[in-house]
Amino acid sequence: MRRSAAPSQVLGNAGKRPRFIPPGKCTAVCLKNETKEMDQEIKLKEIDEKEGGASSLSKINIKNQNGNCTQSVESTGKVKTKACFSIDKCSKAEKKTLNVPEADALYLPTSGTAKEEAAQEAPDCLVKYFSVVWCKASKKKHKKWESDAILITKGKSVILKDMEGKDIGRGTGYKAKELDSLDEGQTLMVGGKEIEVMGVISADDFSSGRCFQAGIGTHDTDATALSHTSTKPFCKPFKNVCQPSTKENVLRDSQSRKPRHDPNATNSLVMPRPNASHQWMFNKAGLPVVDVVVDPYIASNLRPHQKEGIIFLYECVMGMRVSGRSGAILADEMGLGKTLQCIALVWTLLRQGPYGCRPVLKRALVVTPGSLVKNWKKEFQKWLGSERIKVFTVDQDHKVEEFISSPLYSVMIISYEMLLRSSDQIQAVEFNLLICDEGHRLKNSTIKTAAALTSLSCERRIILTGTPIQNDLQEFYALIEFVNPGILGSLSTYRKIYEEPIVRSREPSATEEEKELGEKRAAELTRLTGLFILRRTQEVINKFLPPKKESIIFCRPTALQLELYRKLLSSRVITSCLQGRLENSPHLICIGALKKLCNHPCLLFKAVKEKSCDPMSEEYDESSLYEGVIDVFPQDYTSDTFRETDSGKLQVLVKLLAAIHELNSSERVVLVSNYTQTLNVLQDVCKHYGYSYTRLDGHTPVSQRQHIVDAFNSKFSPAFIFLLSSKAGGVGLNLVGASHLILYDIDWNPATDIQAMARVWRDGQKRAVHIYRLLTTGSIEEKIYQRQISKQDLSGAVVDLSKTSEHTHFSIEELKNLFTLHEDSSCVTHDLLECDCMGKVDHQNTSSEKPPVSRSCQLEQNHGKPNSKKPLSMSQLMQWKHFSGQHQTLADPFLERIKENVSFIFQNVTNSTSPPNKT
Ligand SMILES: Nc1ncnc2c1ncn2[C@@H]1O[C@H](COP(=O)(O)OP(=O)(O)OP(=O)(O)O)[C@@H](O)[C@H]1O
Ligand SMILES: [Mg+2]
Repeated sequence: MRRSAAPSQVLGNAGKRPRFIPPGKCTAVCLKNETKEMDQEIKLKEIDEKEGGASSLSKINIKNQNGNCTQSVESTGKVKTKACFSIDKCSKAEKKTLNVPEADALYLPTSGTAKEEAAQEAPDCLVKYFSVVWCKASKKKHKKWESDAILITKGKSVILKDMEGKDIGRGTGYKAKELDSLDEGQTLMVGGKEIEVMGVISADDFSSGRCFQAGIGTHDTDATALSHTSTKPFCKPFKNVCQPSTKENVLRDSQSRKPRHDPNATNSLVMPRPNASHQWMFNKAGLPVVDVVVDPYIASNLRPHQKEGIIFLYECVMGMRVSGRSGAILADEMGLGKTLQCIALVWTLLRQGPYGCRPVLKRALVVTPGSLVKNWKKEFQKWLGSERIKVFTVDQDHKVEEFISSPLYSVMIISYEMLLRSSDQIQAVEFNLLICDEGHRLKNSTIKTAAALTSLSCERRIILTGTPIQNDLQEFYALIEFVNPGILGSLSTYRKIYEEPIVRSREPSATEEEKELGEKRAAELTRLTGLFILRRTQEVINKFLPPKKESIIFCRPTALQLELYRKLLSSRVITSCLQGRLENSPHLICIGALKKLCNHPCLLFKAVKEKSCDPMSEEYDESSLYEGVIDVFPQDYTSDTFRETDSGKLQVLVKLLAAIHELNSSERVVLVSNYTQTLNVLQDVCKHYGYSYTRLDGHTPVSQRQHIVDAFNSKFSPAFIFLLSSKAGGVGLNLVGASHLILYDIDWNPATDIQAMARVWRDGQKRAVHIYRLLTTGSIEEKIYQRQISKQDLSGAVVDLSKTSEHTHFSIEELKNLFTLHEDSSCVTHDLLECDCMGKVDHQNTSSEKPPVSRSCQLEQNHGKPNSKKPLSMSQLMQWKHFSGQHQTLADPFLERIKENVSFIFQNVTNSTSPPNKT
């Protein structure tokens, strides 16, 4: 039989790929011997044609290695009654005959895809797994195996799954004993398919899904071992971009035996040498292996985690971590210097390589959000100086053609938007490395940008993202697929093997078996992708940063706000929402109105006016929500001449700004909102009080953004306040010129808020940082905050399944909670913690920077160091210092000035010991 067509056979040495070797069985030879011995023991049995029944049923033959038929039975699904009968018999028989130690037995889980399988057999039948190859049954002498598959045997039944996890055949009525002794080399008929067993798969390999992975990571756990085991058909072998043909190159060749920089110098950063298999594959010319040493000019500035990151990126793009794959995801938390790590990598590979020191790259492409194009250029200059490298940024006046025609540039930086527009020209350039900054935007593989990038022939791909890869296993797949195409198999394979069991296992109704399977699959997915994903948390850099004091400030709503709030809650729309009438999502309009009201009643007033001025409006829900609302406003109310005393949060803000301005006039403030209209109000406040300000929102032309940021960060900047729209400017911006940041409103997605907060507490910050989050006490804002923090911790996991950004679907219970105003509480969030301190305990006597020690509410003392970039959990929040606004004295001079309008405060200090000026 020809074996060449099944992928497992393609590499030659049929059936001896490592993934088919069961644990404990050392080599293919020993497998064969064992099989032979077993063959002699197998008692051949003739088919009982009559008992088997009808000729219309497909036969299932178990043959030994020589092709002798050992058994023949019917395939399932065709005669159901027969199948059921067999199952009954089997379960009884197996109970009697199988005496398997508990630890070795794995039962088919009832979860997701495997549900039906389990239903077919009694639960205590032993399950075994085999890797097989199959082809359609035929009498031809020279058959060709069509594909690999996985065979699952249980009692007297078998299931055949393709490598995507789909069922492609089933059979029942086999002799349990013979299925039990099934081993390599034996053939079997399953539903019209002939299969040959290639090896036994461990229960663990099946439940983790590892056995479905073609080519990688099935038995080896370390990256180096992986690089020996597999090849990737679609990946071209690496080639050095500079060939030594010219005289100049010959001269260079004589020098090429030496590393470019001294690997033995103190603090030198030397890349790992390629192993033998890498050399065999990529050093066909037999050039000397030379140490690749990062230019000391840049290396001297690197933090320890950045050095590790550069080695990681180097190994990934050089195909040293996963053989034949050259993609990586650097998912370090915000502000850890992903840009610098990439710059160091690019600069190293543009000048060096492990074989004869020949450069690995000729051209690199950086794709980034428009607002960061100039920042990238600046960072290149910052770390390499302008004489070492010339980088080209594409904009209206500098087209891709210029880059192509100029020999000066080796790095091109382009925005995602511009990339789409210049897609054709870019296709024509050969880039050897592609870096996608803020690459989580590629999670939707159907968007044009992703398609344009995927179509680039460049195989070395790096995604940078500071936002955890969120929520969705499919989005995760898209990112993985982008950097290392095909590594997780097809989308349908991935869904069957990973997504479905993992998602199922997290549903409340999941059985223990489903949970176990889901956990194993998730662990395997993390293991596989962990080879080329690196995520470090803020902790690694904390020690280099100044202290950060974070305060959550609960601001009492004003009388006008309360009255309007009650009015909205009593509207017909909200009542009908609470009765479950949610067609056209009226609840979202209600939520929007309440959020506006929390920011300032004038924003609600504006919305009401606009609706009533528009008689053509068909938005029935919105108009009816506003019915009678206008009567609550004072008669002379206008939205243009708003008063700060109408909004609890605005009152607090105004006092806070005054305190900062007065107490430390050299300090500056970033003031963040999610809404342009709110920013307008805040801007008016700045004007009113004569505070100089600058502003960046969605309307700011991309070309001006970096300039605005630079001007603000400059120590000569006159601006006191930076008004920032978190949606527009959240990602990537460095606003270290400010040391205070105020989040005026809250977003459903904690990542948006975290992004915004990370703008000031990052490398380069010299002063102690103060972060203030303003929430209206008892209102929907508190509910949103609670939702943020009660969601599963994003942890270090690659994928966060907590669906934190999901805020369009609510249960009636959730809506009831959202649409409740708690007028009597000074902090509903604190009430929920069931802490008995009543906010009365005065913490001012305890060390001002440490959580108090002997509090009845300190459930998990000393666990209260939340990772700064992750949403807090409720229990972590308990560890924060918390007190009501009624305290006689607050240790914080800024908070002291605002306490009049504040009902409660949570406060936490990170890095309290680091001196502010430490960098
Ligand atoms: N080793 C270092 N020493 C001093 N400053 C550094 C160092 N590394 C990075 N920085 C500075 O820290 C700031 C943040 O770096 P960068 O913008 O690369 O972070 P990031 O990881 O890309 O974060 P984000 O996810 O927010 O984009 C930059 O101003 C950068 O110049
Ligand atoms: Mg960045």
